[in-house]
Amino acid sequence: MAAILGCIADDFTGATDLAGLLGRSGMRVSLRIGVPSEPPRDTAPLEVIALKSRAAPLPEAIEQTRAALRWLKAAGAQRYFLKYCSTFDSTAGGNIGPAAEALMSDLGIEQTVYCPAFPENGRSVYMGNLFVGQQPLAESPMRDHPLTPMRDSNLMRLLKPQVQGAVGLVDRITVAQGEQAIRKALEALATQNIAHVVMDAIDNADLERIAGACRDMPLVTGGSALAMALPALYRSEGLISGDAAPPSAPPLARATVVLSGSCSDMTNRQVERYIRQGAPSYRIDPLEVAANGPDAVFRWLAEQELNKAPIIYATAEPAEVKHVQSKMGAVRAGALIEETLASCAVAAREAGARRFIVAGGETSGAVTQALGASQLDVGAEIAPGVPWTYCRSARYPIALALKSGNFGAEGFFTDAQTVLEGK
Ligand SMILES: Nc1ncnc2c1ncn2[C@@H]1O[C@H](COP(=O)(O)OP(=O)(O)O)[C@@H](O)[C@H]1O
Ligand SMILES: O=C(O)[C@@H](O)C(=O)COP(=O)(O)O
Repeated sequence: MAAILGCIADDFTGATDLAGLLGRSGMRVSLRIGVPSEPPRDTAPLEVIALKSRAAPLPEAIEQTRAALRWLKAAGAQRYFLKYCSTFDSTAGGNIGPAAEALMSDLGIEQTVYCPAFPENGRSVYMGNLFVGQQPLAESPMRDHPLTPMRDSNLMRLLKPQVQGAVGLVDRITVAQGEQAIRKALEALATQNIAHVVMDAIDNADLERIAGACRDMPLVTGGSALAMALPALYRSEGLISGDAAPPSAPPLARATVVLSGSCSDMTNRQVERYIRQGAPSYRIDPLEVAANGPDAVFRWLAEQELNKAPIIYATAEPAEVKHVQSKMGAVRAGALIEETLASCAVAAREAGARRFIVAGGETSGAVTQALGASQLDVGAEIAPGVPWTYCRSARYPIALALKSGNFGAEGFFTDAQTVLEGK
């Protein structure tokens, strides 16, 4: 079946989040890792391409985004969705606005919308300001993110320096009035040449109204919760029909490894809890690895019983991250840790691991690419926005849980194992 909705996600945890939420519709979702080198075949109505473009240098991010669009067009997609983080993560240069503008130019359109709200995970947008739970974004732990520290909560201010076109807002008062009011507001903004429109949303009903109003826009941008509302609209229009049986996990040995490169507040708590529960653990010290190489961690891993699901982590509190970054630079530290965890994943697979639980978007990108995955099936949801995924195309069948830094409960690493075992 030809693709209907073509989605481009700027990181891997974001892509599995999106694929999982789209999959709730019961329609078939296909998740590709990177832009496939082959022309489209065996396409699903809902296609997602996972990129590692969020923190990439701008020209590379744009190149990847455009290539993804070309592939999705060839797959038959009629509408497109650009997925970024529900906390609008972007570097100081910012890749979200330029990626959206590149897609708009390639699609020949003058306006798109931006809505990162993800109410189930506590992200809401009000008067253009993004909240994480009760805190404005810039007062939340996201202010200390190692690669994309978010120091402003206002989406219009964040977007403005990233784009050439003008930025506007459709606020909650209008959104609450329904689809027609939203459409009218967008038309009024279009007459003022407002190309980039931030949309307020505080709950899923708001997102459904926005999705309804924007259903004919060639390009919509936002978080996974906005995209979640689209399949039902396509079904009601007769663009998609039928249900897909949820893919089941391939038979997998129990051997598991947990790899954590996220330094988010929630991941810090999850790692601490997992270690307190008795999991075998190894802490990567980035300065030590920079000085002496990664052999010590590989030696430790080789001695582990993988049925005990050991954890290797670089996860650290903000003060420790700052200390490391002051010695070796944020980009170099991030890349070194991602490389080390990716090599650990490959070593663990060679030692028999078939289940990989990974915390962190950039980290997940590095690990998934190193494992050679090219397409993932989306399986059971462990927590909102975090499904298990199954890779049948790698050298061995494996299961991967790619956890966004901020998602999941404190017991996530054991929750993931319980869900996979169907307990
Ligand atoms: N101790 C540390 N010091 C400096 N950087 C770190 C440390 N631990 C992890 N990192 C880097 O921080 C970044 C975290 O990003 P990511 O994996 O996307 O996590 P999240 O999902 O929380 O955003 C990665 O590039 C990772 O390599
Ligand atoms: O929208 C979200 O919050 C997630 O899907 C996401 O993008 C995850 O990014 P990381 O927190 O960097 O893993």
